[in-house]
Amino acid sequence: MSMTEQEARAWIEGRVPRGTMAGLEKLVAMILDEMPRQNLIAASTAESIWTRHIVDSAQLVPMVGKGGPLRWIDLGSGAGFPGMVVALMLPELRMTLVESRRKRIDFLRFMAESLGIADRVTVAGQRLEMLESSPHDVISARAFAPLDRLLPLAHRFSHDATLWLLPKGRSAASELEAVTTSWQGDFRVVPSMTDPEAAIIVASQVQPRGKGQKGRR
Ligand SMILES: C[S@@+](CC[C@H](N)C(=O)[O-])C[C@H]1O[C@@H](n2cnc3c(N)ncnc32)[C@H](O)[C@@H]1O
Repeated sequence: MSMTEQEARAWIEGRVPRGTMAGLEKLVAMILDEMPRQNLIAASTAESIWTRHIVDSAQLVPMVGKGGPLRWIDLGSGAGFPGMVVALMLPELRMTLVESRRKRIDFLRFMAESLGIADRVTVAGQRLEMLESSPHDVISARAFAPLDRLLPLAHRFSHDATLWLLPKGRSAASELEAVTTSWQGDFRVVPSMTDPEAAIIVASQVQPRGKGQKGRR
């Protein structure tokens, strides 16, 4: 069974300080307020925004080891899922949100300012293909591209120890199957908390097959 909205809010409340909860409440309010101007989330999911978008994003946080500041890049952030939610929850994080659509770019920048996290959240307002390469400790992408397109596009933003967190709906197993001959690494399929039929691909040491190891940075 899926989580209820009440369970989703309680799950978050039990894990974050009050200030972070207030930030998440504000993010939800801003997105719902913006909906008449742009289609940020499917209208059918607006009433279950805590389950379908906030917890769906927040469930990635415990998958990341605790430690020093992380460089995290979120590909095709849209309304900020999962990137903006994660940035609110992890105060030491330096987050890059990649998004190519003008109205979404402006809205992401406005949200980061309004939430007081613009000093550590960069909105790269361009197509991922045009963004200069740089290594990141975590790469996330939700509803961005199938794995066989995502890995070649995003690999230049990784290093040897990069953790890949890719919420994949129901297609995780078939997407993984499609890359086994061309990519190697430690790939796991983890069930999603918010949808019993969905899964997250969690991967590390991802390399094109036949290539040597990249340097650890
Ligand atoms: C289906 S939406 C998903 C948004 C968000 N990750 C989510 O799960 O709610 C995909 C987003 O990726 C953006 N996008 C698609 N191709 C892109 C590219 N090549 N570079 C940057 N952004 C891209 C789109 O504008 C859109 O906002």
